[in-house]
Amino acid sequence: MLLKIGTRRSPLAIAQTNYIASLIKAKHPQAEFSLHPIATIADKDRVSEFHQFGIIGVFSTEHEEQLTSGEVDIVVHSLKDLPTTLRKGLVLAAVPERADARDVLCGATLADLPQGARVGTGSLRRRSQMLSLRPDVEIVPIRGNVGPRLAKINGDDGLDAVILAQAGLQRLGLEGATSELLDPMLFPYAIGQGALGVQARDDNPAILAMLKDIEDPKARAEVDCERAMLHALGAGCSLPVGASATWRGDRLFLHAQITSYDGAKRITASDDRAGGEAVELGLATAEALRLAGGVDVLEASYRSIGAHFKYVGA
Ligand SMILES: NCc1[nH]cc(CCC(=O)O)c1CC(=O)O
Repeated sequence: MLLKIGTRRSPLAIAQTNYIASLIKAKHPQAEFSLHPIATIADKDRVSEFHQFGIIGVFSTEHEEQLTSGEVDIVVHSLKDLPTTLRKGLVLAAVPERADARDVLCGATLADLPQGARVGTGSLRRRSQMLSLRPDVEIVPIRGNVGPRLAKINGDDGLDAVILAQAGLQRLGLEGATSELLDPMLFPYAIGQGALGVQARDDNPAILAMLKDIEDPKARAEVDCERAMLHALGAGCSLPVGASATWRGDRLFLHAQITSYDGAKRITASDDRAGGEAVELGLATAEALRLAGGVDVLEASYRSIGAHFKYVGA
């Protein structure tokens, strides 16, 4: 069978797509692949900060159109870039084994960042969480592919460090750049970070069965839990919500944090459930965050950047 795969053109996207093709090939040696690279909104506009796009799905909208029209059969996403609501007729068909989901600091460790250091990130969550740990640092907004972001350390912008995802560095063979892996209890990562997701149409049972063969049920439960929480908060990946679902024996443990724009306020919640109750755990934790004032912090955070986010219920 020939599988047409949609992908972005960045080195990370191509590495991820080739990796998924190799997983499928290992289970289905007769499978053949053709790659269909496209540019997403985020690729065409390299200037705006993510929250300025004002919409959810800057990395995924064109891919979903490719899938629906039949131009491609599957799309490989960094799961953290895939909105929690999928276009009608499309499903998250497989989540393979998750890589290291943690955020990392490159260029310096938290402890040896100088007073007033310049730290690069384009993510509202990373910005707020870094300020909550080190209120003295200056956050410098940066965007672009992983390689160019790393090159900004000690470059023209005078950055002392940048915050990135360990998974992305590993997939590019750049994990040597990591100075410190950040503890998810203090610096919870983006919903779905470190996991890949394969999206497909819901009307092709042969392809869906093939994709199920590369799923890792434990990774699937982790991301179902984190995504259920984000969905219940009505929030996208550009909001300052961090979470970490991990296994403790056969129970799933979720720790989540909403952080104010200046880092001064942190709303946290932790809970656990039996392994089969991933979605319930996510929903219960979202409710705990809401009751603790998390939604007010989210709305205030969005007002700080002049963007709009209003909680409308789950
Ligand atoms: N938003 C960009 C993005 N999307 C996925 C990854 C790599 C990490 C992953 O696969 O979760 C990155 C880079 C980064 O955040 O450092």
